[in-house]
Amino acid sequence: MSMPHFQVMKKWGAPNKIDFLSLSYTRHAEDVRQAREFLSKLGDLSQTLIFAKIENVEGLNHFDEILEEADGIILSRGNLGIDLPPEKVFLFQKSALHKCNMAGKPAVVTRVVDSMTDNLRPTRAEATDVANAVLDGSDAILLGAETLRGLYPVETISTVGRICAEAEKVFNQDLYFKRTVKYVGEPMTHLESIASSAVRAAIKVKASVIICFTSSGRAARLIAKYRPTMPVLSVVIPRLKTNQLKWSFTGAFEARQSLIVRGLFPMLADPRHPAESTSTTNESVLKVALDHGKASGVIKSHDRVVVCQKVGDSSVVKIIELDD
Ligand SMILES: Nc1ncnc2c1ncn2[C@@H]1O[C@H](COP(=O)(O)OP(=O)(O)O)[C@@H](O)[C@H]1O
Ligand SMILES: C=C(OP(=O)(O)O)C(=O)O
Repeated sequence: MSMPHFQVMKKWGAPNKIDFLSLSYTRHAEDVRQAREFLSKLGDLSQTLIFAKIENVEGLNHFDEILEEADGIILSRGNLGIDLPPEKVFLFQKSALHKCNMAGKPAVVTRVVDSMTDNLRPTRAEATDVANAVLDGSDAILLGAETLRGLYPVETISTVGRICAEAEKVFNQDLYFKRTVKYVGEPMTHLESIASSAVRAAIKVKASVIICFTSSGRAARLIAKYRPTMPVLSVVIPRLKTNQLKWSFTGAFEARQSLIVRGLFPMLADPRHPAESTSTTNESVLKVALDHGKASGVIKSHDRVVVCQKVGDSSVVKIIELDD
């Protein structure tokens, strides 16, 4: 990191509590380690997630080690397309997205509808490409020129959003779930087993939503890793923390950062609820989450809902049927 980078991050990044750092031209894992060390010196930015941008063959060659170190990956297809022969790009995308999915780390794909910079409609190839990015497992799409200087930024977002939603409807969840369970192997960690069971239960009972209690965001991310067909409401429970000078609550970073994970919809719980998972606290937080789900239209009367939470020391998955 050069001095100007450090100054910008210190002056602008730290007070703005940036959620994500996109690390351009990541070539190997050491780049990510250096960036993390740099952020750790900037107060709140120790929580900033680092997304390694893979934009050349060197980054591609070290993909596995970079993925291990980074919090997420951006597949910078425009620049990669310069370094790679065109016939190699699709396979790189499929393989990289599969690896991100199995690691449970978000993957972002760039350069999808270039032609919408000047046109109201994407080409057929672009429209198909967006759908394929979703079917290949991407978590998010990053627009560039279309929204930076394009003539139709709003239409671009809604068109890409509609294509993504259609592709999500036909995503082969069943096959994906089986592959992921097989990849994780046995014995699973308790949490992985709880997360996969919650997704399986939600599909079997045709739940409209999965509600997951979490503080760090980890439990909700693990559920999303199994790509449930219904939305996951991630209820982030704030914890009180201190740096010896002042007290503050955790949660805001964790809630915002989960927005980049496919299928996760965060909600920050009232910090006045005690962070310990007693049954009274769980009940009152659950009521707020259900009301929130109803208000946003994802939960309707008589729906089934799967809830993932800790009661005392035990993690439980419960299925509830709503009366109204
Ligand atoms: N504050 C909380 N209240 C109730 N349940 C919780 C809370 N935080 C986490 N859980 C649940 O506890 C289990 C273990 O989660 P864990 O991964 O340890 O927490 P986190 O997601 O905060 O890292 C999961 O089932 C999760 O839904
Ligand atoms: C460089 C970028 O991506 P691409 O290489 O896909 O153009 C970008 O979006 O910043």
